[in-house]
Amino acid sequence: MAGDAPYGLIEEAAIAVTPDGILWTGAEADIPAAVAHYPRHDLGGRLVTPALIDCHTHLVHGGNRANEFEMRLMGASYEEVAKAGGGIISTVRATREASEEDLIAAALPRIDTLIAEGVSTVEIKSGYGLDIDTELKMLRAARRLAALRPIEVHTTFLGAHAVPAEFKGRADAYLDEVCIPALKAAHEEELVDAVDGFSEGIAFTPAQIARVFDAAKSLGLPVKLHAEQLSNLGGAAMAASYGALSLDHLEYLDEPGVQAMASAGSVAVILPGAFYAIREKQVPPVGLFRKHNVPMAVATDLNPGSSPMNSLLLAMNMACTLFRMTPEEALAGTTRNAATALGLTDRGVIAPEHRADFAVWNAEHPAELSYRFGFNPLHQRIIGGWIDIPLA
Ligand SMILES: O=C(O)CC[C@@H]1NC(=O)NC1=O
Ligand SMILES: [Fe+3]
Repeated sequence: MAGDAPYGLIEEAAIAVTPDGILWTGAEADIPAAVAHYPRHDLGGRLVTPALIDCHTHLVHGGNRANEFEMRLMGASYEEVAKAGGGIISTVRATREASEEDLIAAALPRIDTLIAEGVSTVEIKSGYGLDIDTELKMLRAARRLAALRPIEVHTTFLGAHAVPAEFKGRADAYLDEVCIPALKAAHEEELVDAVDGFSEGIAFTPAQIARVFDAAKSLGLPVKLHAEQLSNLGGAAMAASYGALSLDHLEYLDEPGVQAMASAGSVAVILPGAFYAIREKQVPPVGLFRKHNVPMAVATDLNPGSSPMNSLLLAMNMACTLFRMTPEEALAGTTRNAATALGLTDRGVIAPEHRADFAVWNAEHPAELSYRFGFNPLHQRIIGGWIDIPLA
């Protein structure tokens, strides 16, 4: 896929790769003489796309929140769940109690599930430690996953995810005494690729997040933000003023916020799993993103509370069915736009001078990747030009 047709689809295509990446792509009939002698691997006429990229996950975490799922379905309110010690704080407790090895062991099946769907790059956030040691422990675990599996991990510091119980009512003190020092320590240990926050009434104000972003800026780190998920506090516009790589969720974003994103070149990361799981009614402004040419990415938001969803293919289907994105937009959302949301320019498209990371599908048309749900049509991944040998 790399032409001018819808999806950039090229029929009867060929891709020439070297250890440095993609050298050439086009119709097999047009293979240049310079690469005609290359050894060939016949993919049987299957559909080939860029390997998928999940640009927003919290897949490293301790414990699970199935009990809350059950409590809510037995009629408990969010407040009653929170009073019973539920919510993010419940995961914080389990994550603090888990060792780094425990976190890795619990994350491996989750990352294997993404790999099995053709994912070759995944973003993983901290944010369930909310103390310096545990935030660093989460990021170390995330980094080590890349050494244990054939996948690239991009880490995001999310210390501004929630105010921990010991700082209840003292958000600014938490930012000054824990969050910002943790960011600096994590950066010192080279554990951080980007910095995120949760701008919401139940979390931090845009002004508070801006203090974390000022620290990120002083360290030369890019930013992104969970914004306008449950209300409009102006978080997206604030983050856009920092040149945010992406703004994520965005159900309650208005047109001025979309325009601010367009001016900043920020990507809108669409997270249908959380919308579905919390039974939100307000859909993100997909029409405004189109109108103002704001690129849209699609991700799982894999987390134990608001989006315990481990399938990027299902996220693509939900983005179409729930938010009316087209299958072409959904596939761009898990390839080239997901790469842009992570600040990556070397992947996400099948084009010369890009990584030779591909997903080969038992499918005849790209729309099949969003059309089905609960079915995985992946035939194999090709990573760095090499056939990916399944681990299991
Ligand atoms: O419920 C959780 O554990 C995470 C909630 C999650 N975090 C965030 O910033 N938005 C969310 O939906
Ligand atoms: Fe999230």
